[in-house]
Amino acid sequence: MHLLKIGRRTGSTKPAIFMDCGIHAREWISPAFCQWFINKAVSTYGTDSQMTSLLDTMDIFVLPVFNIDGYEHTWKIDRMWRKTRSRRNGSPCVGADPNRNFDAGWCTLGASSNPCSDTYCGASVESEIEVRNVADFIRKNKSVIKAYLTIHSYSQLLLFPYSYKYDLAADHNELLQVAEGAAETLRSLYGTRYTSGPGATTIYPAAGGSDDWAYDLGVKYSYTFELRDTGRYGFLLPESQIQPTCEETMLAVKYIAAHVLKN
Ligand SMILES: O=C(CO)C[C@@H](Cc1ccccc1)C(=O)O
Ligand SMILES: [Zn+2]
Repeated sequence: MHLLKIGRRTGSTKPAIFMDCGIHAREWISPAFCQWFINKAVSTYGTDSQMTSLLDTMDIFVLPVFNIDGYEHTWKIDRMWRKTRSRRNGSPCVGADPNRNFDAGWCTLGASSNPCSDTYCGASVESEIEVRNVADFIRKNKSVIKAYLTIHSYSQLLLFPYSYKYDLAADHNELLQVAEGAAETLRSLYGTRYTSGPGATTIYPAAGGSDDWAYDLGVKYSYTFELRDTGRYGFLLPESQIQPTCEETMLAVKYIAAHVLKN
């Protein structure tokens, strides 16, 4: 698993944030953000006071491209591919939706058991090797991982649990308050408007999502970002919007990190 840890030496017990990008292959602005984030973090450590204190007090695990095989497929074959590229003998279609393959209400609402569906939940929980590896890593490090951020596009949403059920999360009020604060600081840069809320009612009900799974594991600050835009370009966001999208999203990530550190 191509995971990068930004922060001090190995074995540190500092509180950590786990951030992944590119779980869905066609959402190209997502890996762009993670790669931009890594460069920004390592290049402004020591000069930007916020970033310096953030990295002095927390570790950040970044997985720039969760679904590598799917991402490559969108570059070479099918720009609109979403799923993994796993093959199962006997199955007529390829891949499963990694964001339906986590052990969180698996394969119930908003997921399909049809291997040819774009929301196919997979043959079993964590059947996709990419999902199994991320879940194993977070389980192994759950004592230090205080926040889980998973980056998608598009729609300009800041989602949090639950998506697999309509019940509010135990920490709903705090998660909403932090999301709204993050969205407000994001908007302060270029005026980009985000909507915050639980996945089930803010976008649609969907079981097997990574954020719900992390939350139920005990990672309290678990958020799904849906980056720009709201549909004009969709997954084909123009290159000119990569930089501003990354800059505004950084503000939201820093806001959440600061809250995590205080709590
Ligand atoms: O890909 C999406 C577009 O990025 C929306 C996400 C919405 C979602 C977010 C969290 C948990 C379950 C679903 C999805 O369908 O998996
Ligand atoms: Zn997505």
